[in-house]
Amino acid sequence: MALLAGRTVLLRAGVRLGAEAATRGGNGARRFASHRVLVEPDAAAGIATIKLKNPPVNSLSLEFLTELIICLEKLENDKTFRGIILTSDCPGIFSAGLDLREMCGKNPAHYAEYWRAVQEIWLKLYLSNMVLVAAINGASPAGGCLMALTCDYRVLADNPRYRIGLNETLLGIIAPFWFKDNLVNTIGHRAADRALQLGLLFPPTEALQVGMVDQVVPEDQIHSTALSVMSQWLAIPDHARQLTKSMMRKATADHLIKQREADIQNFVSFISKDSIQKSLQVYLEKLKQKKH
Ligand SMILES: CCCCC/C=C\C/C=C\CCC/C=C/C(=O)SCCNC(=O)CCNC(=O)[C@H](O)C(C)(C)COP(=O)(O)OP(=O)(O)OC[C@H]1O[C@@H](n2cnc3c(N)ncnc32)[C@H](O)[C@@H]1OP(=O)(O)O
Repeated sequence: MALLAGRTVLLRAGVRLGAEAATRGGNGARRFASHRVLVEPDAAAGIATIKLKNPPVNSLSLEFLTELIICLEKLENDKTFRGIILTSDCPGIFSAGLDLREMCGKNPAHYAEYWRAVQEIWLKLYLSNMVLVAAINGASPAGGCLMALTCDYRVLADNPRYRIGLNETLLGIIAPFWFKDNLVNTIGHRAADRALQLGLLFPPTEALQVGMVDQVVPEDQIHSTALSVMSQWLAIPDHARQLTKSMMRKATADHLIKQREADIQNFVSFISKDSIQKSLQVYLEKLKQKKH
């Protein structure tokens, strides 16, 4: 059933899918992988585990986003799968969020193309018909947090270094309205107001308290917990769960869908400002110097 899916992917022509491969796994399910997105299917259970693999920090570059979008489309259209576990293959990092290099020193056409891909991944994840469980096994700032927020359930590994939140203001930038909407829907208006203004990154105990995640478990139990949560969600008849999900999320998604082009223009003019470029460059430089 495709109640929510079926929108067109608008992406740059000619983006390579790298070494994409489709083979049959031991249980007969198709196993497909690209350079940076590993998919481990369990056809019998109807679950695919997506492992993000864009080292060192799973930053969401245009190519990585494109591979992820294509992968999600394939899974959405494959009736074998009813649920996705979203996790990382990079030790200690779920995702560092949007790739700062895509937003620095490029031209307006590039910024527009990049932002369209960011919108698309959010819409694909947020409106998926499948059950999405995030198994957050690492740090998850900004765009990394946003991906987790699109999921139906979030399990975070219990490690104080694995902080999660929308920290955009710390970079001198602003979380767009649809990031904000997704956060408000998750933790409520007051907590989101404070978290967004201060750019808070919550360690696990606080993330659980504020409702940013649903469960915190020891790191070695993250996958088994995600599987057990998934089986609970998959016990609900698909049509009832999907219609309910649509009812809960449609207005938030429509808010962006209705003004997608204007949102792209806003992003391009905001990110092109000299002062914003300067802030991002300083932030990137600080990240690089941290090691030395
Ligand atoms: C009213 C008008 C409104 C208009 C509004 C319109 C639009 C809104 C405008 C903009 C919205 C933009 C929304 C942005 C969302 C984002 O996601 S921005 C990205 C935010 N991410 C971060 O702040 C995370 C930064 N990274 C870290 O904190 C750490 O790297 C870490 C993830 C905790 C991992 O730490 P560690 O393991 O120690 O690794 P390193 O720090 O050493 O990093 C390794 C290398 O990776 C590079 N890197 C890290 N993060 C990024 C990134 N996000 N993008 C690109 N590259 C990244 C880092 O520089 C290191 O590189 P080198 O090895 O030194 O080359």
